[in-house]
Amino acid sequence: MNVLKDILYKVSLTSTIGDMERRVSEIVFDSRKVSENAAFVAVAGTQVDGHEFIPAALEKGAGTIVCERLPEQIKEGITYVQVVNSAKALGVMASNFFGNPSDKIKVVAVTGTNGKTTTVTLLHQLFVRMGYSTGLLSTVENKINEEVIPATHTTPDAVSVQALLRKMVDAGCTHCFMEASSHAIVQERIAGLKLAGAVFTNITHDHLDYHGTFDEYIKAKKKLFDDLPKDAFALVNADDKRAMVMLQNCKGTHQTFGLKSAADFKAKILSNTLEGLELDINGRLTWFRMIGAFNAYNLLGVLGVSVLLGEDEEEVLRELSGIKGAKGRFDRIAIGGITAIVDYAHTPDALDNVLKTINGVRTGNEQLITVVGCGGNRDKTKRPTMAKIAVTESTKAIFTSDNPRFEDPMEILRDMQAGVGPSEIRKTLTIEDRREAIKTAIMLSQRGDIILVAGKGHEDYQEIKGVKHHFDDAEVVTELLTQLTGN
Ligand SMILES: CC(=O)N[C@H]1[C@@H](OP(=O)(O)OP(=O)(O)OC[C@H]2O[C@@H](n3ccc(=O)[nH]c3=O)[C@H](O)[C@@H]2O)O[C@H](CO)[C@@H](O)[C@@H]1O[C@H](C)C(=O)N[C@@H](C)C(=O)N[C@H](CCC(=O)O)C(=O)O
Ligand SMILES: Nc1ncnc2c1ncn2[C@@H]1O[C@H](COP(=O)(O)OP(=O)(O)OP(=O)(O)O)[C@@H](O)[C@H]1O
Ligand SMILES: N[C@H](CCC[C@H](N)C(=O)O)C(=O)O
Ligand SMILES: [Mg+2]
Repeated sequence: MNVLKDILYKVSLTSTIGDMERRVSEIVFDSRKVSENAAFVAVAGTQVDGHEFIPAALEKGAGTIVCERLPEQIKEGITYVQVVNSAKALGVMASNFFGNPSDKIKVVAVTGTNGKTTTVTLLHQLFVRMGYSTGLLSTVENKINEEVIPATHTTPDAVSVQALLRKMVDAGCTHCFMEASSHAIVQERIAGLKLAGAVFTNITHDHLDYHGTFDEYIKAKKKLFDDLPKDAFALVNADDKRAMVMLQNCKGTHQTFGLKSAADFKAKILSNTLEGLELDINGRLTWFRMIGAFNAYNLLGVLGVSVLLGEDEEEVLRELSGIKGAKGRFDRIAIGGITAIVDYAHTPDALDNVLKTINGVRTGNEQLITVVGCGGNRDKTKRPTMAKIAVTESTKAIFTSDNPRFEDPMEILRDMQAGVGPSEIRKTLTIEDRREAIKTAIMLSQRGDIILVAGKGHEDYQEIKGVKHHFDDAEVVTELLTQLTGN
């Protein structure tokens, strides 16, 4: 669909100037990427206001300008469309432009502080195994069946979301499982998307740098459920304090999962070891390769979504029991008698869960050494909390760098150290260089010990001052363990 008036279907307009029948080559929100006859949508951002770049977009050949405030100078031959909310208009326009792909594929969005990637990855693997052509939009990667399309964000921008869904529909996909980050919800990256269902995993401390307060962060997640249509399902984790808040104004079908509270999808943990989980689900005892109680929640979420999409519970459990999960989530590397675990835990709750899971399966006096850092230019308030958790739950904690971005790495490390009391500081080491930190953890270990390398999971870079340097925890751990243990 590329006639402007069709692209504007269902967009809340304030006024228009110029030819509404004109053809639009593409929809762009970055003036630097404008091509001839593009429609440039001016969006106010966190750094700059896209309205400032209207002249630059015209210079590059934009034929249509979509904005919340019309510029003082109106140029002859250009169509101006004034809208109530540009970010929202961008999503709706992109959906129209790509032929409303979400009308033709069942899209399920997963939100929550932790567990989004794990949940959507399990769903994608499960539905592929069950014979469906399936799409995935996640932090680690985007996928159309087994074809990988690299991901730059947890949730892509509004135009990319629709373009990717179009590709999925063209490839015959019937389902798409996607993460909806709180940034994406607030920034309307999923506006215009018709969802078959939405899932809430949990909400704990993160991203206060962006949302300001925890209440605002809750509101961001809640918006996903407030905007759901009547025919969609809303599946929430009943054991999370905020589950009912999510459902409060939700028109969709309310569904719950949980281990403790009464829930539509409920399970009991029978055993939880480093080999996997055994769950009792409605009397069906099922073994899974996922580790930790938190993964019991993720598995229940996956089961709930599948059943709500019409799948047979027994078949789902059978297939799900053979699936491993997402890259960088509790990846175990055992070499020379030492077990290292690479995990993406980068929030206090995730770190606490992973460490408690490891402590729950520790058998004797083996040491647990945790290597952890906190991201630069991200929520500073989680730094002391994460450090405190690492020290409390481990034999020794080594604080190191994790994407310092534009901050001084030593400043970040000082913020972490501030969370550790004088009596515990002797249990810590601070080694800025991540490779050296991992090396030290290995040198301090003996046979039987466990090392947790937290925070980066699947990431294969260390981001310093705008440059991504190759760094892969699993790679470094494997190399150093092999070298230092002589295996
Ligand atoms: C803080 C944040 O979320 N920023 C996102 C936001 O950019 P922004 O609001 O800062 O944009 P801006 O630089 O102020 O520019 C405003 C507008 O002017 C336009 N512009 C700008 C310059 C110019 O020359 N011409 C021009 O037209 C820009 O294209 C933009 O439309 O919109 C951009 C387009 O969608 C995103 O790429 C960008 O993600 C940045 C890179 C980012 O790091 N985001 C992270 C925090 C993020 O989104 N994370 C979540 C996951 C969080 C989680 O794990 O839970 C994610 O979904 O990935
Ligand atoms: N349901 C859960 N509850 C709490 N912690 C979890 C849960 N699932 C996973 N985790 C922990 O959180 C980490 C991140 O998990 P995952 O990547 O699935 O979350 P995410 O919500 O996609 O995170 P992000 O917002 O950064 O993309 C995991 O490595 C694990 O440590
Ligand atoms: N999606 C999260 C990822 C954090 C991962 C961690 N390695 C870091 O860089 O802080 C964010 O952008 O805040
Ligand atoms: Mg994710």
